[in-house]
Amino acid sequence: MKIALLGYGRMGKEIEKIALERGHEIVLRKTEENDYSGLEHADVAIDFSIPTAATENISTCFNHNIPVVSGTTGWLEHYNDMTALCQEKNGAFLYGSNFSVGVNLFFELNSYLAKLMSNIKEYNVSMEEIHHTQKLDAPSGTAISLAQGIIAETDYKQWTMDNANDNEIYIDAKRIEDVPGTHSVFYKSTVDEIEIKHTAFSRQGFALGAVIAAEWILGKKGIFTMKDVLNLG
Ligand SMILES: NC(=O)C1=CN([C@@H]2O[C@H](COP(=O)(O)OP(=O)(O)OC[C@H]3O[C@@H](n4cnc5c(N)ncnc54)[C@H](OP(=O)(O)O)[C@@H]3O)[C@@H](O)[C@H]2O)C=CC1
Ligand SMILES: O=C(O)C1=N[C@H](C(=O)O)C[C@H](O)C1
Repeated sequence: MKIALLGYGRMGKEIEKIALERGHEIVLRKTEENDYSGLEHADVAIDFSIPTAATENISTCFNHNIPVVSGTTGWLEHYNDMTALCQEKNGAFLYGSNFSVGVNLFFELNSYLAKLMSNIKEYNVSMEEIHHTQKLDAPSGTAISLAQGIIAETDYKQWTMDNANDNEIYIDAKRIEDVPGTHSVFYKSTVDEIEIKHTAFSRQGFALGAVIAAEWILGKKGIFTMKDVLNLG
């Protein structure tokens, strides 16, 4: 498979390593410095760039009829525009706030726990995410997905990074040198606390998941998530 890497930073380089090991070829390494030359040879594009570049990268792929897997976070206010364009162009698109298998299982666990908690009013939910200091967005895309999972199952209406009122989920975003990504969800009552936590040890799991998603999307049309790739129902 010929892959265009849209973004060639920490994640782009990790994805390249795994893609080459799995017998794929890289036909474009897009950064801020170069153009899209090479994209025309790609079977699939993998976008791990920056929040302000994601929509241009994704729409350029749709306009070239190339399926795109995007892991860039911090651009979700344009998600509906991108899915509309994908449909208009009869393209293929998969966005994932987190491509690791472990976090996608954690998403399921989070939804299940939220459902259990939905009628038990003694507990107050909050979240913590910790990432390296180079991260541009806060809260993390994964934290937003976790909050959305809780909102779907409970009376909580939105998330906030400020003081939370009764229908808001507080997210504490911490930045600590070299942390690849740690997410915790807390349910606290006056007598106890339940905590679920996922800790990434490196970027390897994110990168492998992205390459697997790119292999999976080849030949498909439509809008997908990692739930489809991993058959999580
Ligand atoms: N979904 C997931 O599983 C994961 C998502 N992420 C997300 O992926 C994104 C990338 O993370 P990371 O690799 O750590 O970030 P880096 O800062 O290391 O890399 C970003 C890359 O994007 C490039 N870039 C800048 N402008 C453009 C442009 N116009 N077109 C294409 N590329 C451009 C940068 O180029 P230059 O070097 O020239 O500046 C750089 O190569 C982030 O949004 C992060 O949150 C990260 C890990 C996992
Ligand atoms: O920027 C990162 O590094 C990460 N970003 C993603 C996010 O915003 O959730 C996924 C992972 O936690 C690493």
